[in-house]
Amino acid sequence: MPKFAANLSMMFTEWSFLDRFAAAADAGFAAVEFLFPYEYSADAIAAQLQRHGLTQALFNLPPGDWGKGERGMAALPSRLSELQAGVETALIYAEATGCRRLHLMAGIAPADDAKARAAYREAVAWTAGRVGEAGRTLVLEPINGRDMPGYFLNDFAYAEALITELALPNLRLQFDIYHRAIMHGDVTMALRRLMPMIGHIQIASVPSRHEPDAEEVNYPFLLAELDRLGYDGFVGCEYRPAGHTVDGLGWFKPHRGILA
Ligand SMILES: O=C(O)[C@@H](O)C(=O)CO
Ligand SMILES: [Mg+2]
Repeated sequence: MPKFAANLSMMFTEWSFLDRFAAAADAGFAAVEFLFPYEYSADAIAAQLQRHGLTQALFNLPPGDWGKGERGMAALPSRLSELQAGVETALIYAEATGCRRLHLMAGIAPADDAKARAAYREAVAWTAGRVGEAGRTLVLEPINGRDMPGYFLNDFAYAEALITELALPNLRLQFDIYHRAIMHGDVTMALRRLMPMIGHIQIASVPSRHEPDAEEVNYPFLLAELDRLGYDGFVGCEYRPAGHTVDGLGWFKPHRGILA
């Protein structure tokens, strides 16, 4: 049975951010993830995790100015020192929350630009090294260009090639099934082949990014496939509920209370 993490950036948004931890725990989740913790103190987040017995599965490194449309800095040649400072900030949060996985966003840059590719390679290698010193895993997530136009890491094959080439012990793939299905399809075969490099998985319906019990992807089959493949990491529920979050949790009932 997969270990599910409620994504608090998308789920339980009926509550204020710090109250979403209690709501997720009440709904039976043992783990959570979210995009960014940085508007809140590390101690405030750690306290919510502790109070509600939750494991922090994942969060993202600082992405630059999100409000101005930035989506990471790794492929932006002039932003390495800002990225490096952000990694130090993120590690403070990782330490406080006990989070083992950090996602490095690539940024908006042409995927075929040689300078962007060189910058990305350097930033990934540096960040994996620094995060590794702190005992953490770095994950890279290909994201589809309909949701995030112009995003640099828009291809699973490119992520796979880079992770293989760098061969760093703590560098892994964040396999978001929603993005994979939109970008390339062939989800099951990709999971089978890439499983040794997968560090985190996320789910949502395709194409609406709602609860994983409708539309085009057969999640009962895929979740069973994760068990068959021996996946023991987290499955992040990174979907926007179609209505009230709690009303849409019928799909989750058989999985309630699986310990993280
Ligand atoms: O899939 C996504 O959008 C997220 O996992 C993310 O980290 C960036 O938005
Ligand atoms: Mg995702």
